[in-house]
Amino acid sequence: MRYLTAGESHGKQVTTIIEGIPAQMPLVKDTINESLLRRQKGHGRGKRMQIEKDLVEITSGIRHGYTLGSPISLVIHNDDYKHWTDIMGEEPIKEDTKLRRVVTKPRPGHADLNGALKYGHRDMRNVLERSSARETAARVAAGSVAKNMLSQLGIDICGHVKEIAGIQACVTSDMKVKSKQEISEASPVRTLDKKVEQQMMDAIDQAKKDGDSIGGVVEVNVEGVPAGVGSYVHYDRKLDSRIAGAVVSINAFKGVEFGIGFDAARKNGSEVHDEIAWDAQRGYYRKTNRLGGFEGGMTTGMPLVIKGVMKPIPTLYKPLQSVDIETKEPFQASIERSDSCAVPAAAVVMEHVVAFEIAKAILEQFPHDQFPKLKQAIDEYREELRCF
Ligand SMILES: Cc1cc2nc3c(=O)[nH]c(=O)nc-3n(C[C@H](O)[C@H](O)[C@H](O)COP(=O)(O)O)c2cc1C
Ligand SMILES: C=C(O[C@@H]1CC(C(=O)O)=C[C@@H](OP(=O)(O)O)[C@H]1O)C(=O)O
Repeated sequence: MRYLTAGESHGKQVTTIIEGIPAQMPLVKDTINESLLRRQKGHGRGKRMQIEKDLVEITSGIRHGYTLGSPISLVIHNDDYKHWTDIMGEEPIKEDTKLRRVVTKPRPGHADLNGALKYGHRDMRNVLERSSARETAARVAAGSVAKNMLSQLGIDICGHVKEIAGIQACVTSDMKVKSKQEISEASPVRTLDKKVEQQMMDAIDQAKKDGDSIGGVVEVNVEGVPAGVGSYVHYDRKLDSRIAGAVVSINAFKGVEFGIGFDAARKNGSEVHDEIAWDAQRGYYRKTNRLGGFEGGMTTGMPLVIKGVMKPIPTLYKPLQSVDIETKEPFQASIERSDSCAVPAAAVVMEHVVAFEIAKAILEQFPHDQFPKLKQAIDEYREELRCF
């Protein structure tokens, strides 16, 4: 199972093609749209999210609400494209337009300068269009298909905000409560304490007022993955390492932790490792879950607890100093628009990229072309584990 994405931020659309999803799996468009709309929410987003209403168009691989086993292609149209047709069109553009809109001022923290140096682009729009996190809409669409598969296999996954600008979330995990506030709306399954949520929103507003940006920490929890998914036998089959790669591949993510994560460095082994227990109902289980559900590159059967850290958004209204690649002069340009904080949206993105990695590992372990057979194989495996 794999996927690719294509598309520029202000181009016509972003697209994803997913290959390897078994046939006969129920899948409806609304499931994907729900994921896409969640990704658009959250306090701190800029004007672009008011322009876009991300809805998926399924262009292959699904018929009458079921997967066909053929590649699934999903398209999300960029509503903003209508404002960029002269700049983003495939036809050569008039010289005067070109001169007016060429981007020569790289932003520290974004891909602009390194991308220009690597690909030889003197117009850094050719870099920023693809390096933009607009691409995460396509990744969420792909992840939503994976999430849909996992949910039908009894595996639930949910991302939520842990921390914004140093303010820690106290998360209540009442599955029924749905907050009306703007950060937890992106993570409806886990609800933030209202007071803390307000503090986070105030911090975002303050950063915006100061022309600055802020980052944070998000967490993804996965429940229902049986023990032994992934493998210890080769570096590239270790599930925790694959998840780490996928998380850090999200725009602006700089680190990942499993369970207590970096705190493990400051504790004794007896305070870190999870003791093994057994009962007839559950089979083997752990009394604690400090390692976040992974040992030896494999799942332990405990909930997976994965954190990702997002740096502050690099495009600043109060910009940092940089150098114009044409004049070589230093500049401090003002910008047109940007998010000041995208941590809530990033929690949704992380949830979906993690879902894809887990679904992929499950399909490698239980390779079935027909979804009902996959479901049966997982049920049998769970029973095997219980009786082990
Ligand atoms: C959901 C989301 C929204 C983002 N919005 C912006 C934005 O409005 N402006 C910006 O400069 N960067 C934004 N970023 C971050 C940049 O895309 C990212 O910093 C850039 O691609 C450079 O990659 P790196 O930070 O991973 O090195 C966003 C990231 C995410 C996940
Ligand atoms: C478009 C999305 O995020 C964009 C990610 C982004 C960046 O530089 O990463 C810059 C902004 O785009 P624009 O320059 O058009 O305002 C964000 O809005 C999205 O999340 O769908």
